[in-house]
Amino acid sequence: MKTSIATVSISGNLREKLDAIAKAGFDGIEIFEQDFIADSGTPREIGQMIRDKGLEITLFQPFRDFEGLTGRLREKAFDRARHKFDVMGELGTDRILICSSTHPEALGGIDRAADDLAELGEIAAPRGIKVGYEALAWGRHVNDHRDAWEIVRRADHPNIGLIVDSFHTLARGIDPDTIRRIPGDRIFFVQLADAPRIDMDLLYWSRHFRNMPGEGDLDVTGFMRAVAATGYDGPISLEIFNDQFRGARPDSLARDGHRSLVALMDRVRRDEPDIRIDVPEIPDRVTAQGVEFVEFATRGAEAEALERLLAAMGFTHVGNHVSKKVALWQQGEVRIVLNGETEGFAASAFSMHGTTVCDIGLRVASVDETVERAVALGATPFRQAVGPGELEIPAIRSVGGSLMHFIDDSSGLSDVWSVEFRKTDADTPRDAGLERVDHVAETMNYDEMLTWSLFYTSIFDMDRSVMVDVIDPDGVVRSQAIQAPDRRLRLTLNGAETHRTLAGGFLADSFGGAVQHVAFTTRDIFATARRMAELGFAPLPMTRNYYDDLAARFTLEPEMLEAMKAANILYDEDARGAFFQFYSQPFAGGFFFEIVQRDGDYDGYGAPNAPFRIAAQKRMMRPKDLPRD
Ligand SMILES: O=C(O)c1ccc(O)c(O)c1
Ligand SMILES: [Mg+2]
Repeated sequence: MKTSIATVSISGNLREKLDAIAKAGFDGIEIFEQDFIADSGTPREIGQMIRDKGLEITLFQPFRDFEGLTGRLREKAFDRARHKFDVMGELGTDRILICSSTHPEALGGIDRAADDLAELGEIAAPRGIKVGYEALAWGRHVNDHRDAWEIVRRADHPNIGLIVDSFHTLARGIDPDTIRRIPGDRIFFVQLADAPRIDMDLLYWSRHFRNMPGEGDLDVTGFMRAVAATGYDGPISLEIFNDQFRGARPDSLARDGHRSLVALMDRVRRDEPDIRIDVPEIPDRVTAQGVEFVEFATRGAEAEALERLLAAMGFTHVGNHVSKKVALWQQGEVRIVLNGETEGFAASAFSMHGTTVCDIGLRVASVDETVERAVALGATPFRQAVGPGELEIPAIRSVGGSLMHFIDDSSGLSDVWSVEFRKTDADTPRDAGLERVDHVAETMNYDEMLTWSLFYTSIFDMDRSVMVDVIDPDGVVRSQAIQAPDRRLRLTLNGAETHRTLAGGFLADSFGGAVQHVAFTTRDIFATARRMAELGFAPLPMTRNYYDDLAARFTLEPEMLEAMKAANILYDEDARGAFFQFYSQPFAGGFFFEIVQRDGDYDGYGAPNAPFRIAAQKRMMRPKDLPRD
């Protein structure tokens, strides 16, 4: 399979776009006319520059308002086409896209359009040019790939074919399986784009909100399965118009694009086992079995504060690393690693961010397959010299630059705790009933949320929930939960748009995306809160108004409400179950812990409580911790 991407999908000038596209591993580009016109090179020089970067020009586009015209307008349209064909010859590409006309004077008529295209085919043929016709979802007369196909069929010319674009088909709700009836050799090009489901004018939606396959809500996989069934074997190309992307970093966009295509084609190959699809075999999406450890880079006074907090939460300092300044704290299945090394990865994370989660360990079935899939999807493997007696635990870099280690039972890696750590006997065991990590919450710039969620959902078997808006007194934070089907791994991604929000302030202080809180589960949140109070834990205080409102919103036993109020426990419920949560006070620039109890099948994160939690945290944070204007 040849991968391609339209230059319109990437930010920057043409040269920056090409560098990013080539580096991400694409085979070719659709050159957008605007990008070509804006460049100072001649068509011949631009074509050469593209080839010098190892890229092929898979398509020249768009050519607009061609079919259905009469008289002078029709002659002019043919003149324009001849001019474009000349430019294509110079650039060195043989394929052009004509999108269905939106011209106010286009007459319509399937045969009229077919005749126009057949005549153009005669001009294209001697030049070796293939013309693909695409139905824009808002085309004046043609806005459905089935009509575009009928026009191409009636044009009956070897140089005239069809172009299908997942956005136009899926946005109109057209069944993509109708593509299965089109012969693959009559499809000249395939464009892919996803988009979030928004009820909006089609043109506006398409020009501003498209995103990479897997980032939106359209059934791009179903579309591509249908295309594969036709036998089409030409380039698969991304064509993404997106306002946010226009201001993003070209490298990161191109990497996301390539990752989305590899993940999509892998899905299609698995879903259509009887169709020959020319893509490399890679391991399937990884089943994450839970969080094995959370590692903090921390030193000095901050390390001592974190140790006191962990002790007050019922964690026990159970082990020390055989050769490094690394301590293991444990409770239930939760392992917290405190890394105070002055060299290596944790040390650089600490100098950049201060106390921060620098590494997350995930339990998986097979470490080798996990790393193989992640690397095939463009993730960077991480290695650091291992000391004597240490295991080499495979890791990759996560989007924000932190590490993600993988541990499985089959390769002996899960023995790391007994192999690399010596038991301490100084610390007395404590226990407050914390069992597992419920979720890990990462904070990032809003503009990077899609990159993070694509990273996780393409490597792991995880799905996105609907995005929710969290109201901070100083702005909105968007929160996107992604979770494994059995919920053994849950992540929440919080996208901040301004540094004045709690999340945004944390982001500004930590220089890039990072874990802002970790939540642990308990089966009895009241007992846990009691035990933690005995151990000296100070919860985040909630207001009396909050509990008065809870009493009005839900039917709660007065004693339970009193108990929640006394322990600063927040509450939510939905048709599936109930949710209890309380928080630590923020420390180290805004990091905090959360304790949760899920009853029944409650599957959320207490989003209705978030504004009150944030307001309380902001009240707690000393002025020096508050984000500066
Ligand atoms: O928005 C447009 O005009 C436009 C142009 C060319 C395309 O291939 C397309 O899908 C949309
Ligand atoms: Mg298109």
